[in-house]
Amino acid sequence: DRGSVQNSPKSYDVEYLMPVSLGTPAQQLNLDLDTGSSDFWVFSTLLKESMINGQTLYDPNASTTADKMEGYSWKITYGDQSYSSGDVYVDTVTIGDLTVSTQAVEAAREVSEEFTADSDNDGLVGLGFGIINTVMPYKQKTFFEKAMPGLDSPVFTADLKSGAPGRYNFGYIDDGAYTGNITYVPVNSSDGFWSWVSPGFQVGTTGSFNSTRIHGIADTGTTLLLLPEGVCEAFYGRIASAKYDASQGGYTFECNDSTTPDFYFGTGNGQMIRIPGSYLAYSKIDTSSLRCFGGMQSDSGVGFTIWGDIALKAAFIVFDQGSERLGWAEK
Ligand SMILES: O[C@H]1CN[C@@H](c2nc(-c3ccc(C(F)(F)F)cc3)no2)C1
Repeated sequence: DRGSVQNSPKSYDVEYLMPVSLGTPAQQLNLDLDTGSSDFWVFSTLLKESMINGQTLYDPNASTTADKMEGYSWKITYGDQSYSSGDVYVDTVTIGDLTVSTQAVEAAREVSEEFTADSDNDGLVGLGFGIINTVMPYKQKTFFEKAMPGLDSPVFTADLKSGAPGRYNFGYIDDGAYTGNITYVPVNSSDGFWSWVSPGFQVGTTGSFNSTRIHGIADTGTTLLLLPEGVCEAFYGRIASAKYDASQGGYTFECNDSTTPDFYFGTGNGQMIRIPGSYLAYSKIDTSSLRCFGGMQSDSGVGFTIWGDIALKAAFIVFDQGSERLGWAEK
């Protein structure tokens, strides 16, 4: 079995949403695929009105295939301290022609103000590893873990694009979606994340390769690229107008600064993925400004590197849960 679904970026590629069908008859919601968490949760009719702001709601009572998991609950907090919580139902879920008939669907009773404000986002599909699922008293499997046994191959792939729709595929690798070879690197899933080690980085085409092991996670749900302080300093040190601006909470530079280099990160076997300098001018710090907030920021608040969308949209990535490895390719 296999599946394929288009993902669409919101403005500034802040997050990528995909259509998902839940229940019988099908209820279609737009969900955020997040490889950095492992809960499948949705805005639902259980929410208080004050927490809803245009989102599409999953109504388990309108689904003939929904069964409430009595006595089960969930509560999750994300890196930005946003959170959600609620009850759990089993129901059928289809993503891009791939159906899981008994998916644990976490129906929200409460969401934090950040989720209420994000009116396009109807919930998250966590495709990390199930050991960090928050459902109590017994954690539940992710959509991919439920689908995996029936798939042609135990992999899903992410093809995110800059300012354009991309695609998530389940159960197969589309050899037309990338160029060159796929370089596989081992994953340590013990923390529930797609954790891997990059051998180093290079700033610009002329810079030398800096061999320094960078431990981090591949996280489709994080917008930016969060790297060790020293790497940020090496990159921004090459941009004439760049500075760390405490009032903005990060590095900023003039959006059109022609000294902005590309950024390369090593994956393995000598392969490097090139992030165009243009991706690193993330967004204007305010409409009248000529300065941009950097797409690369320090990971000092996190404790490990997060390869978020700024990096992922420069590559074709294979999340190989069958062999616990990540595959990286240029495109
Ligand atoms: O926790 C880590 C796991 N992956 C990262 C992630 N963060 C979110 C998120 C999405 C939407 C919102 C909100 F709508 F603005 F509230 C907040 C956070 N989704 O994945 C961070």
